[in-house]
Amino acid sequence: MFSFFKKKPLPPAVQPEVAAPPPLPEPATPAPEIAAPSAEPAPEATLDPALLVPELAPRFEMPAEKSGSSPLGWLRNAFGGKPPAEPAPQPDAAAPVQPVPAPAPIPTPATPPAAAPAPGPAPSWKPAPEPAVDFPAAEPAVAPARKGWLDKLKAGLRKTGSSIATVFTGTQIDDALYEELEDALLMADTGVKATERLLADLKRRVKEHKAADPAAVKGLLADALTDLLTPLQKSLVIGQYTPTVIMVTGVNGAGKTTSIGKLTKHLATEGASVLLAAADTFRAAAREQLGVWADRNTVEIISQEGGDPAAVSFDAVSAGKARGKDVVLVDTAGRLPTQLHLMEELKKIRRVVQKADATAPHEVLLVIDGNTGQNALAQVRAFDDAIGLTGLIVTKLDGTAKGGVLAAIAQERPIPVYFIGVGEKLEDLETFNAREFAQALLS
Ligand SMILES: Nc1nc2c(ncn2[C@@H]2O[C@H](COP(=O)(O)OP(=O)(O)OP(=O)(O)O)[C@@H](O)[C@H]2O)c(=O)[nH]1
Repeated sequence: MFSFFKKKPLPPAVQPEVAAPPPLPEPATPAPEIAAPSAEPAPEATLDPALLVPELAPRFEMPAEKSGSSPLGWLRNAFGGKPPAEPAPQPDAAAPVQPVPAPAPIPTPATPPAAAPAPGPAPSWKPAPEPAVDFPAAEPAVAPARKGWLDKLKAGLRKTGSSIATVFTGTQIDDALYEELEDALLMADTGVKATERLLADLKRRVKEHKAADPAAVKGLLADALTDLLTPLQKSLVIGQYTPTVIMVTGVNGAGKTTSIGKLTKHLATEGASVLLAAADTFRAAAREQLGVWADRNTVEIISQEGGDPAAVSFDAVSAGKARGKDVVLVDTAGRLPTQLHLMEELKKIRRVVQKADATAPHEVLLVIDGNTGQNALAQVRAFDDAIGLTGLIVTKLDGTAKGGVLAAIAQERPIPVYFIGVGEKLEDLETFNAREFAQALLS
């Protein structure tokens, strides 16, 4: 049901000279357990075209050969184009890991024809100019599933939005209105700089449009907020690398494992083969929690009791490469940015993952709890400075009065927000859209 995929055309099949990874120096730990999925393979998922909303769907880069008559055909094919009777790939003999047993037949939807990714630095969060293909316009205006999500988003943001919305219940556009609005934005944890910017932008728009009543000003605020938030709106790219290695970080309890579980489900539903790495080797409950998501989604998981999280990550990426997985999701232990030794550990995981795949990690995501407001912004800064973030997942926006923090992030550190969460259920994680968010906040 997700519409976040953004497939890049695969690079020409030029085999890059990626040297076999050198032996991993650090960990001398026992081989991680590699659990094959326990359930029967799920039938191939089909996408409901009604769930994609043209105006909200990301712009796709669509390989010409996949742009068939169905707007979704290319997406389904993207993970389904492998010859069906291909033998299970053997583990990469050159990889300096414990031999990975040949996987049991798993519901691995096929990957695109094996084209090797171009070597190079991990992509940065700064949006690269990309040729876009407009989504065909013959879709319903607002699909029911997205409508349901919008209602949920509105309900979730009510606490943040209600104090802002009450500013516009009067009849006058005067200094008192702007002062009240300033207070409301600051209370919503929008931060001083973003608040100042929004107010200046709003006053300019009011003048320009000769707005005469507060209701019109509210509409113009939604426009100003949309503009401010737009740099955060970006699609997660899956398919440019095989596997796409995604490292997930954050403070304790931010919602990392839950978000990984939801994401796994959505990826699996879209036909991507996923491998999970339980790189939180300290907390047994964290491994178990991830294991439950792996079982539920019939995907493989690599985990290890105790030992080195970097070793687990290395093994997972090596296995992901050997098995032709589409995505490897690395779940790391929660940590505070002030715990310097744990931040060093994250850097090490990153380095070691790069040894397994010179182009990885392709995404380094920070999960932040929207309830923590300005503290979330501090986390973004600290994790970005330490490990270089490429994207964010903002959870728990349901019931928070601090949803304005996204504006603060857009102002101070505009790292793409790939997903936002407004609840604990599977369907409560969705792609971020600037206009939707601004409208939900001010509805
Ligand atoms: N209300 C709400 N709860 C959420 C959301 N996302 C996650 N949670 C809940 O937050 C709690 C913590 O989630 P986890 O996924 O365990 O967090 P974590 O970051 O992996 O935690 P550690 O492994 O301890 O660092 C769980 O009870 C989740 O159900 C959300 O969007 N809204």
